Amino acid sequence: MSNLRIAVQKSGRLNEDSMRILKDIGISIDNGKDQLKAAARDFPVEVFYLRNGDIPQYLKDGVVDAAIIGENVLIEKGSDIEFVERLGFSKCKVSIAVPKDSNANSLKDLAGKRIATSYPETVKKFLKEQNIDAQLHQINGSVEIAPNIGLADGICDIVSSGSTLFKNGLKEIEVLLKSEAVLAVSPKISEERKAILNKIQFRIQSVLKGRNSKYVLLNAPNDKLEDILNLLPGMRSPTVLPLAEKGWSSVHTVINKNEFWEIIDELKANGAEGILVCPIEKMVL
Ligand SMILES: Nc1ncnc2c1ncn2[C@@H]1O[C@H](COP(=O)(O)OP(=O)(O)OP(=O)(O)O)[C@@H](O)[C@H]1O
Ligand SMILES: O=P(O)(O)OC[C@H]1O[C@H](OP(=O)(O)OP(=O)(O)O)[C@H](O)[C@@H]1O
Ligand SMILES: [Mg+2]
Repeated sequence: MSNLRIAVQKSGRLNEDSMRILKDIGISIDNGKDQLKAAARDFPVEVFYLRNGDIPQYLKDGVVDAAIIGENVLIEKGSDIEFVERLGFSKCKVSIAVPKDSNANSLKDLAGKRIATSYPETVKKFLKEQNIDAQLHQINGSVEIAPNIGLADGICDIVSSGSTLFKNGLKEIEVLLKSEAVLAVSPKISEERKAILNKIQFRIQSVLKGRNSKYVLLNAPNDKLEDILNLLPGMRSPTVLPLAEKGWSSVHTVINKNEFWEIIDELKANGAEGILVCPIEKMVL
């Protein structure tokens, strides 16, 4: 049986979370970082450590079958490459920014002006869509400095917290796209390897659902049980078990991790006690 060849970023912002998700789905790799590729111990997978920016070409050529990559890089260099799963990390925007005191308020206002970027194809696509003519300067890093050294009137780059823009005296005027890490697939993947990828995708989905959920246990007085159950959305419906102490029940359920803080006060106000919130490793629905 052949191995699925999956690319991850060798070093950089995606590396750690990519390796963690592989580990969480049971794919452990020995001694990864110093090697260009490494076979997994317990699954028919080989991991290739590559530059994020080089991965779209490897996918196109079928040198790797799948990859964990920033969606923004696929849009820039591999618009024909599909992805099968959003992975929930490395969330960022690709935005247009200009000096704080500039009058420009949108990409349109940069017509006839100079834009510095590491994402020329992305900017070209948006310029074309909006029928704008502007001059592009491709630079590979420290894009935010370009307006300050007189190289450009505006930039297009990745924005996350916005602190790099702030430090360089720039303001965001238009968000071109939002991005996160995705599981991308080579158009040349074989049927046999696609079957391995499907298994990986299923495992990833179980891990991501688990990450987004919490297991909640609490004690409820029986006379308030109905009100408490109404506050709890469950996978199917909450489990209710009698406690040794008469008149009390133990309630178990799974809720979205963001929902918990919204209902905690109401749970307490309705008499819930001994509330435990536990992480879920994997969740299969
Ligand atoms: N500040 C950020 N916050 C969140 N995600 C980001 C941020 N900067 C970049 N990313 C995401 O992480 C990806 C990798 O970024 P990183 O800076 O590590 O690599 P790179 O220099 O673009 O790529 P390469 O591996 O080719 O050197 C980006 O393509 C983007 O999807
Ligand atoms: O909005 P922020 O939270 O400040 O993040 C945005 C910055 O992060 C990325 O750079 P990175 O730190 O990866 O450095 P690099 O340019 O060397 O890749 C990106 O290129 C921006 O410069
Ligand atoms: Mg970077």
